[in-house]
Parts: sequence; structure tokens; C-alpha cells
Amino acid sequence: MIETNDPAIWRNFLPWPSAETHKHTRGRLAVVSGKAHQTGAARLAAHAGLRIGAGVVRILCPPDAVAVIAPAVQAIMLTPFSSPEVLGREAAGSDAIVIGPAAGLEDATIANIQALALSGAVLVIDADGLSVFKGRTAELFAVLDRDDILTPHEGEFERLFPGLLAQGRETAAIEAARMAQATIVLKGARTIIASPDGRIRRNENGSAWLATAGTGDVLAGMIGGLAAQRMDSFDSACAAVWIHSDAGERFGPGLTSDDLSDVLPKVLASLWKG
Ligand SMILES: NC(=O)C1=CN([C@@H]2O[C@H](COP(=O)(O)OP(=O)(O)OC[C@H]3O[C@@H](n4cnc5c(N)ncnc54)[C@H](OP(=O)(O)O)[C@@H]3O)[C@@H](O)[C@H]2O)[C@@H](O)CC1
Ligand SMILES: Nc1ncnc2c1ncn2[C@@H]1O[C@H](COP(=O)(O)OP(=O)(O)O)[C@@H](O)[C@H]1O
Repeated sequence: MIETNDPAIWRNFLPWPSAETHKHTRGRLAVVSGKAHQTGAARLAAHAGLRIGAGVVRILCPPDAVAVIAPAVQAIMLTPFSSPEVLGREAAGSDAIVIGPAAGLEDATIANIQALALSGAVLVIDADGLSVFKGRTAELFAVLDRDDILTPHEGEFERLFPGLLAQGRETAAIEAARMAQATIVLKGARTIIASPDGRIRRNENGSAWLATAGTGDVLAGMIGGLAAQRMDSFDSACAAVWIHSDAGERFGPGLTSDDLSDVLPKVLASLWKG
């Protein structure tokens, strides 16, 4: 049975720091950047992951992207990688990893995801990280664990699961989660979140102000940031989707994806206090 994605369901599971917490115990998030001219999406995701509470956030990028990203980040760390093997090594120790935003539709993206899957971290796969598996979903499903999270919009969903949306968004999301054996976040005005164990929630606080480039990248970073703090993957996805919508609605007219993370403190404070 589908539930409304109400904060009452997951609010008590939101991760908050305590006196014993330090940045590494709070949670380590890695975000994989695209090429030098495609780094904005990773920066949006990384900033959102930091804002939602991951203690340490690192962008892993192709070597020639370092000079582009370094002047554009402060609290976010930066590590270059030159091959999937190096990426896998550098990502070891991460609690969660976001890959896909502006990653590129080349085989290298598939090799990078395969390398990251060996890390044991929760994978949040979005955008190109999904589209690149069009016609090759068996290769994607082969590397997924049950705590991994896929975040397709309908276009990306159709590329991975052709024809399934004809059954309706809810049935399609449940079936996709069963096939992938991972959490599916089917984005839209009313985002559906489906778990491989059959749980399904519909988000009802959607904000049309979110219909602007890069908001999906922010959402992927938020989900990764909560998962890095060891919140259950399905609850991380549900909480991030609701918080993302609330942030969009609070900002309102004129919202761009760059603004969203700066609204998060207000939304988080409302969930923390009362
Ligand atoms: N700051 C940055 O650097 C940003 C970088 N970004 C990065 O740029 C790259 C390319 O991004 P993109 O937008 O061209 O790819 P994508 O979304 O697959 O659209 C392709 C086609 O899919 C469809 N389609 C799209 N949405 C749909 C929907 N909701 N529901 C249904 N269909 C939908 C639509 O097809 P149409 O309807 O036009 O036939 C559309 O023309 C990618 O790597 C991304 O991560 C972006 O994240 C933005 C911020
Ligand atoms: N009309 C709308 N109403 C509510 N939410 C929307 C609407 N349009 C887009 N969104 C939300 O905005 C985000 C867009 O993500 P996505 O399509 O991946 O964009 P991008 O690839 O540019 O980051 C999703 O979280 C989606 O649910």
C-alpha cells in the first residue's frame, strides 16, 4: 500500500550530531565530477551533501578538472582520479557516493560505477549514471546492492525500464525496485520512492519552483548526505525528497538550483526543533 511521504514517518531517524561526534564519524560523502567543462552538477551535489550534514565531503574528478573546481569550493575537498582503479581506491572509506550528474555517457562512466560498487559505500546513481546503462541494465543490476539508490526522472526511467511507465508511476516504481533490487526515486511533481522490500511512498509537498536545471543534482547530493550519516537508504531518499521540496517552496519565485542548499538550514531547523 502506498503511503504519503509524511515527515512523521522518518523524522525520528534524521541524523543529528552529538557531543561525541567528529566530522569523520558524522559521515563521509564522495561525489564524482564530470569533465573539466561539466563540473557544476557535482559541485551542486557536494554542497547539498555538506549542508544536509555529511561531515566530510570530497569531489573526485578527472585530473584536468582540478583547476576548475578548486577555486569554486571551500569546505569541499578535491581529489583527482585518472582511471576507474584509482577512483575505487580514492573512494574507499566513503560511507556514500554520488555518481552520474554530468558524468558523461561513455563506457568510462560504467567502469567507474563498477569500481565504486566494490567500495561497499551506498551508491546514489543519477542522470548519466543511469542513462549510460540504456539497453545494458543487466550490467547495472549486477553491481547494485539493496542499499543503493537510483534517482531517475521519467526520461531516465524510460531508458532503463522501457514501457514500464505504461503501468502507472506507482506500479512502475515498485517493479523497477524489485528488478534492480535497489531503492528507486522516480522524480516528478509527485515523486515516488520505492524500496526493494515493497515499501512505497508518494511525495505530496512537491514544488513546481524545482523545475529548473540542476535541482536533481542537488537532490542526489542530499540523499547521499543523509545516507553517508547512515540513515537507512529508503528513509534517506524519502527525507531528502520532502526536504528538497520544502526548500523549493520556501524559496519560491526566482529559485535556481544554486539557491536550494542555502535554504536547507531553515528546513532542517524546523525538523530539529519541533
Ligand atoms: N549544473 C550542471 O552542470 C547541470 C548539468 N546537468 C547534466 O547535463 C547533462 C545533460 O542533461 P539533460 O538535461 O540534457 O539530460 P536529460 O535530463 O536526460 O534530458 C534529455 C532528454 O530527456 C528527456 N527528459 C528530461 N527530463 C525529463 C523528465 N522529467 N521527464 C521526461 N523526459 C525528460 C527530454 O526529452 P524530450 O522530452 O525533450 O524528448 C530531454 O530532452 C547530464 O549529464 C546532466 O547531469 C543537468 O543536471 C543540469 C545541470
Ligand atoms: N513541476 C514540478 N513539480 C515538483 N517538482 C518538480 C517539478 N519539476 C521538477 N521537479 C523536481 O525537480 C527535480 C528535477 O530533477 P532532474 O530532472 O533530475 O533535473 P536536473 O537533471 O536538471 O538536475 C526533481 O527532484 C523533480 O521532482
